[in-house]
Amino acid sequence: MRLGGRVAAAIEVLADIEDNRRPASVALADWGKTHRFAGSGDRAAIGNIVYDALRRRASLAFRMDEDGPVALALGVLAFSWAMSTEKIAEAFTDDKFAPAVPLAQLEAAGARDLTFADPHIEADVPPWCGDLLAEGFGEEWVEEAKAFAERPPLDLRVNTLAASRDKVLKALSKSGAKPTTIARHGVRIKAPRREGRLPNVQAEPAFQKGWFEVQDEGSQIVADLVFAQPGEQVFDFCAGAGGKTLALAAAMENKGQVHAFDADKQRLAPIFDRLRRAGTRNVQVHAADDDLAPLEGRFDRVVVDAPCSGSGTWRRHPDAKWRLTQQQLEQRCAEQAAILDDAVRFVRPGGYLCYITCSVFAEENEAQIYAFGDRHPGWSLLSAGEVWQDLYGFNKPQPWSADLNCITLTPRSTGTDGFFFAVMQRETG
Ligand SMILES: C[S@@+](CC[C@H](N)C(=O)[O-])C[C@H]1O[C@@H](n2cnc3c(N)ncnc32)[C@H](O)[C@@H]1O
Repeated sequence: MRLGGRVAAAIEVLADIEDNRRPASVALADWGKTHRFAGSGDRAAIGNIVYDALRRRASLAFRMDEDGPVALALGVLAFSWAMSTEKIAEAFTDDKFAPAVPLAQLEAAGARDLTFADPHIEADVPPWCGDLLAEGFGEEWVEEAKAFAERPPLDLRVNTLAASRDKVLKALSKSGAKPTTIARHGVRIKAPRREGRLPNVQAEPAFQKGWFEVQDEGSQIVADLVFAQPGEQVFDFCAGAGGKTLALAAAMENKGQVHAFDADKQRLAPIFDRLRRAGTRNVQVHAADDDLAPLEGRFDRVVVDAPCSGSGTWRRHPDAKWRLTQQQLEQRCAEQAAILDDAVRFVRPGGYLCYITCSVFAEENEAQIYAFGDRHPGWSLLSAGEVWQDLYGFNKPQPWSADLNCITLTPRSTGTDGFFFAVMQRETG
């Protein structure tokens, strides 16, 4: 397919997402099933146009003075991919599948100045999220939000139980893999430009051998900040598919014990294969119907990687940014408080409770931690910033911290997805 056909396909998918309120990944997969002739390069390029359109939906609509799928897809070429109107027209010439090029609309769009738009439009976030972001980032909230509209890289965590970072870098040298800036065992493959696609690293023999996992650098860092030591007892209380569990088990060098629990069996299901491939020998998995009472008071560290709005992952799931509602956010906040209150019983006296979200909203982060402190007087909030300095020093990019205790990672500050981390200690008495 030429660019014009790919744009036409992206327009179809964007219309499907909008008209049928479907997640982008589902709409793209369905398009693929009904257009078997399209190769993997075509699918990747169509996906790029769709996701880039969703990342900048508000600012593209402002510039194009229209928010329909055609305007958004052409807006991607003009503004996200910086193609001139002439270049677009040239690329579409003699392509019978290409949409018409609205020359006047594109010219007018180029002259429209985003700095005159409402801040949430420049920031590319729903209007109601502006105040939430300003709470955490002050005057810098628009710049912080804009970084969530960029394409994310592909990050991998080297499984130190099976390989070294050098070994993985060598195995993936053709993919342009480089060491991550902050995470100690991370490898990064830069986001491709325009129609380019990321390599399918999971098809590599090195992946099959368990040498690495796909995991955003931010997720690697917050797992590292848990500071799990070999020989300890650690409880991953919201384990999901095990992203953090695997990182914790590797940090503990297979010594001691990680217990992984999730209230949802379906989400937990992939963990078994992943543990096997990674060669972990110190993980016990618990499902919802297991009796957890024998585990109470036993753990050095309990990790609550709580369900959240996912605002920190908007680069990867830009459709979720526009679907999120205030009501859903309130529901997540209530769940977070309930999970924290439930998790305390597993921490031994003197042990630690680590709270993680992949959100950048203070309501789900600092506010949860301070409210937890009010409900549980026998706990003290420690400085995660100090753990950061111990692990990474002062010369690396620094995360946000409103109170020098809790920390927030963002695409703009740390070059990662957005993550929040706080650690509290239970009194010994
Ligand atoms: C952010 S995800 C976890 C991601 C996972 N830790 C990882 O690194 O891949 C949050 C998880 O919390 C789980 N969850 C929701 N309510 C829970 C509860 N009451 N107790 C334990 N887990 C819960 C969800 O099923 C979901 O898998």
